[in-house]
Amino acid sequence: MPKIVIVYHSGYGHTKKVAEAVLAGTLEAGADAKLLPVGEIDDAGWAELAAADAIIFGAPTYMGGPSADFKKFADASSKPWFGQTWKDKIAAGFTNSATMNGDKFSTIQYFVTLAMQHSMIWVGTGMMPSNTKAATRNDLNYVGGFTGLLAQSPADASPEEAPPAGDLETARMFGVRIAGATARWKAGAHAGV
Ligand SMILES: Cc1cc2nc3c(=O)[nH]c(=O)nc-3n(C[C@H](O)[C@H](O)[C@H](O)COP(=O)(O)O)c2cc1C
Repeated sequence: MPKIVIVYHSGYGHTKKVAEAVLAGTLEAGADAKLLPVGEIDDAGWAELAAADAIIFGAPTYMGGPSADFKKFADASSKPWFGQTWKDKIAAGFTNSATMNGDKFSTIQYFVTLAMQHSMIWVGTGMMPSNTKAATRNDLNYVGGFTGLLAQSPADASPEEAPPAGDLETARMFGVRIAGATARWKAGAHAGV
């Protein structure tokens, strides 16, 4: 059973909804998964990250990048970076922001760079976007992320209202994908390939 830690920040609860949907997908796919809010990482939290087969990064996009709280966690990960102790773990990421685009991709690109600094293995959404004339806001992957999972919450919507159900379902399916990829990667690693 792959161990997955979803390490995330959410200032006002919207990104937390995405994290919970990703978690639901990983659990449904049989992973031993948990949420780890960046503000609650103690020694036990760092130990959980060290023991994980996959780490999924999540943060709202603030001012065109990951929130400062997430960046603080990323900077603190310089300790495992020194020993390259996250090397060959699966990595993936998600963000949520108010504007449909809103420079979300800068946040995802930051996660990719963070994962590469740790010599991790990046996995994207593997999901086609809903981008036809017939597409509606609640379709799967309507926000259209390939490199990472993208969700959108209108600026005046509460976490009870947003992100919308389609984005949360996309997040759940993303969790299923990451759990499956992690299980396959782990099985291959054990086989020495
Ligand atoms: C300081 C700050 C900066 C923000 N910058 C952006 C931005 O660059 N792009 C965007 O689309 N939304 C931006 N937003 C909106 C948030 O991304 C949006 O409200 C999001 O749903 C917040 O997620 P959270 O509730 O998990 O904190 C910003 C919000 C704040 C508070």
